[in-house]
Amino acid sequence: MIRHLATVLGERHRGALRAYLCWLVGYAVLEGLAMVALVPALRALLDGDTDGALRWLGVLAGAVLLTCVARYQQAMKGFGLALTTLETLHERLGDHIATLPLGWFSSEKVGRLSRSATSGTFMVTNVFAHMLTPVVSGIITPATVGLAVLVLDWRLGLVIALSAPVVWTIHRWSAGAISRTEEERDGADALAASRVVEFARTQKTLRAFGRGTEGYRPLEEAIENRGRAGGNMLRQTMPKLLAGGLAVQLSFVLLVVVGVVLVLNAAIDPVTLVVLLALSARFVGPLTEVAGRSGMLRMAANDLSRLASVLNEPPLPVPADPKPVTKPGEIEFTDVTFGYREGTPVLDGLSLTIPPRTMTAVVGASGSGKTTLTRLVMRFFDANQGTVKVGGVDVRELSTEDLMAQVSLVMQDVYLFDDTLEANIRIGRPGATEEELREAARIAGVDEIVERLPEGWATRVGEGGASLSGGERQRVSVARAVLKDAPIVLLDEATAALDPANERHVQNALHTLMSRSTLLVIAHQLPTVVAADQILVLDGGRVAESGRHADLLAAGGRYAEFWNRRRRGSGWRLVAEADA
Ligand SMILES: Nc1ncnc2c1ncn2[C@@H]1O[C@H](COP(=O)(O)OP(=O)(O)OP(=O)(O)O)[C@@H](O)[C@H]1O
Repeated sequence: MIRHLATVLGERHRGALRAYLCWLVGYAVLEGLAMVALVPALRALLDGDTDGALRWLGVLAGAVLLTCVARYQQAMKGFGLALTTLETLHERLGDHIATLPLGWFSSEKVGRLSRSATSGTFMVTNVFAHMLTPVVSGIITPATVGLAVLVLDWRLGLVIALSAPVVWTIHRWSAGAISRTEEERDGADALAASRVVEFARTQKTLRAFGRGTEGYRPLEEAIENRGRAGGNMLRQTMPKLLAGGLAVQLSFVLLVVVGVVLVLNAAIDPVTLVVLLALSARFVGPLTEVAGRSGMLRMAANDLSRLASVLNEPPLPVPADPKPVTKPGEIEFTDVTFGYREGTPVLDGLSLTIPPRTMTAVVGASGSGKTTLTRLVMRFFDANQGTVKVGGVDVRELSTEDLMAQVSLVMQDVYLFDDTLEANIRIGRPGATEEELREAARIAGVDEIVERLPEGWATRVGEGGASLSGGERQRVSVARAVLKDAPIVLLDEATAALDPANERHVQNALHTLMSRSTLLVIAHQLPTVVAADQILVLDGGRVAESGRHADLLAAGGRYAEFWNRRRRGSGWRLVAEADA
């Protein structure tokens, strides 16, 4: 747990964590010693030795004073670390997540991450502010007292020494059960949360298929499962927690019994027994509290381990000595093999070259790897084998800034931020002038949208751009790319036929982009394919054919076959044999 606390706090705050832990342990030991100082003080008092009693009371007062100082220090340092967690953890998580390969972001991981970032952060602050102190002092203080009893009377000390492993084993047993069942409950919680979001997001589909008013089975199952996991957690952990408390109480009873037997056998005087029992009674309370609090601490430890596992996730490697771009606008794949899962390659020994300032149309059956190709150019993933070069340099040797400066991306499922239209376009190049922004908007046809909106440029587009149509969102995305003016533009054309206005704007923007950038288009529209300098037909993870439209038609291969099929049918989109 301490290792995870160190990970979550980060390198900069390791010293503060060490200082906090030292004060915490110091406080617990001092508290134990202050209790031990009671023994000679009480004995002197009961023996009528006033001088001795006063001397020991002085020692006791000094120990109590030091305990107070240590308690204050550890509490303040604990609050300090809680504040540091609140102030820095989200930032550290955000910075780290931005370096992770996109393959990490499965919906399950994202669901867990959002829970960790909210309730997990809260738990970690609680560990420092409230949880750790009673648990650490509840173990170390009784241990100090136990050692003192062992020194003062080995027989009673032996009872404590023999009880300790039993109490500890029961404690570990209950902690293990809590940890296991809490993991199970957390998984059920995460699934239920993602099902609720899915239920809300799929309302349109559910209603369109008449399922709006019926229950949504996956959500119901997830909620039932969550209830079961919660009940299981209670059933499994409560008896063990109670057993922990009982074991502590039984140890004390055993101590009393052994003490009484020793007095009856005149092996120990009654005054010593009373004093030692008074001392031993002091550790029953803290130990019982440890048993009670260990459940919460275990849950916090699980939260901590989840946060630490995100922060320990290795980032996409960045080059120690990045190389500068040598051929701006060029893309080259050499023998590239890549798959999302081991053993199922999507690209299999693929090679291609896209010269600067040319337009390349990628076509291929659904699932043939067109989008994957663009993801490797952006280095969302690294190839398993072979090299991907952008601007003449292996993407693994380019700095992230240089790579991002080379490439713009216009996707179909464009996400707009819940901000103004202007802010959404400005993301393309935050430092652009007002004129450049307006010009990019004009080329992409966004100015027409602005005229229709109630607050013009200042209109907010809603979460994900919900208040705009699909075509309008794509125009905003094109405007971003025009404004960014990167040497390479990756564009995923709309699958569905665009309405004439949108088609005109997108073609218009393509012409502008073509004159100054390399265009790699996942092409679904006929005019784009015909106008391309190079058409790449993807099949079986490779480039099956490449060339211009007329040449490929004349070659009479796969492209020509698709073309002819298209002329007979209504859609251009290439389809796999099985679908045809
Ligand atoms: N993040 C992912 N995790 C696992 N598999 C994926 C992922 N993204 C894509 N795939 C799989 O990789 C294969 C290629 O997908 P890709 O999206 O590149 O194809 P595509 O040619 O762009 O298809 P489409 O024309 O339908 O968009 C498909 O089988 C797809 O299911």
